[in-house]
Amino acid sequence: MKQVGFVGWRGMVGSVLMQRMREENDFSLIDPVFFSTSQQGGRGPDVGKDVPPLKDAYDLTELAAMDVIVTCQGGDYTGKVINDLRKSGWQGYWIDAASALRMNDDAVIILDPVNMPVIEQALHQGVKNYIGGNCTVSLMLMAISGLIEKGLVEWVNVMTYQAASGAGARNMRELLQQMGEAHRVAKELLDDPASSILDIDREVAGTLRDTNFPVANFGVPLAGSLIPWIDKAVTNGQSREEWKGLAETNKIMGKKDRILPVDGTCVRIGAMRCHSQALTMKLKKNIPLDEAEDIIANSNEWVRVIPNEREATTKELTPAAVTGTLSIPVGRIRKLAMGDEYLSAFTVGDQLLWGAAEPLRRMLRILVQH
Ligand SMILES: NC(=O)C1=CN([C@@H]2O[C@H](COP(=O)(O)OP(=O)(O)OC[C@H]3O[C@@H](n4cnc5c(N)ncnc54)[C@H](OP(=O)(O)O)[C@@H]3O)[C@@H](O)[C@H]2O)C=CC1
Ligand SMILES: N[C@@H](CC(=O)OP(=O)(O)O)C(=O)O
Repeated sequence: MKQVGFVGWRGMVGSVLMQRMREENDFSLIDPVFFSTSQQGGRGPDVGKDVPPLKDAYDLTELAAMDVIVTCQGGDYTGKVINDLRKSGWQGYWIDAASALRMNDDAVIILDPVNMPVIEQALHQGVKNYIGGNCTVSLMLMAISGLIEKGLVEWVNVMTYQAASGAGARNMRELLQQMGEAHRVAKELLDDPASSILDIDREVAGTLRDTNFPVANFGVPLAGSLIPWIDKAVTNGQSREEWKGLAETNKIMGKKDRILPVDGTCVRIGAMRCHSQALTMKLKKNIPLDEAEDIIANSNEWVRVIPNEREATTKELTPAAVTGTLSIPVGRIRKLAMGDEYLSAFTVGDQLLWGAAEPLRRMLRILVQH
């Protein structure tokens, strides 16, 4: 059995990975060894079999004993160990949730329901670094890669509605604190059916702008508001999250010559862990709507086309409906007023599952069965 080292397993992404691996009985296929940057000697997670005490995640000798290392610890950790580990002669497989190595030539971005041929070719060529994609990009491709693969898409404009979880566990907590605070200041008025809604609104707006409102992580209110900027600025007015749309999509799809333009505006909203995206696709030719729906529906086994009707859309195409599941609903599919070649769609996906942990889990399976 392959010795598999896990780093970052007790963080938010890592915990989702552990949960999914237990559900799929993956631990029965490997010899797991758990590492920590802070709790060496402590107990590892319950995975249904005995595991050694936690090892030091910075101990290169211990790391080098692994056939595969799976890390959800973050890019800083990757940066600190990967070069020295490789320099020491370690030839094992590195599976990583962080973005640090994603665009390197010696790394593949993994999303096997979409790019299994790219992964297979990389394995054949001896590539050792397999990196999970940006959550927004992975979720978009789970939804519409069928249309891209068939060469039908000229460009994609994507407007995102990204959950607090993408910013980390502390941000999820802060969102709830903000919601609680907004409710607290309005509670007395809310409890009085005769109170004026404008008075309620004034109280809420007042607390959102109050210097004591809890914004230590987001920097500004998210509850009752939104934040139309995610991550650092890059050149030409894009945020880094927006830049990843084109860069990672094309790398995942293995497109080297004819680049598919993907661009839009990434926005943080007050959802917990599901990212939603409104997509405008310029098609290369006018295909009937039902043909587009069929292609989307047949892209992979997790996609579900939601009829473009109010009842189905409001029940099934929301973060509340999708959270904690692997389902990728795609709905609001219709031609836009700009012309028959302009296709619109809306999709929702759990950014901790398909957006983070699940591609890693499946890559480990691929390696174990390789
Ligand atoms: N959040 C997201 O949506 C996504 C994140 N990623 C990547 O994954 C990385 C990790 O993200 P995320 O899981 O959100 O990070 P977390 O902050 O939840 O966990 C990271 C590490 O913090 C340490 N830690 C310290 N205190 C605690 C605690 N109380 N509970 C749990 N862990 C604790 C753990 O390391 P130790 O045991 O060594 O102390 C843990 O592995 C990111 O940096 C990013 O690169 C990728 C895709 C999406
Ligand atoms: N940036 C994403 C989350 C994330 O971790 O992305 P990446 O894996 O590309 O760093 C978000 O905020 O929703």
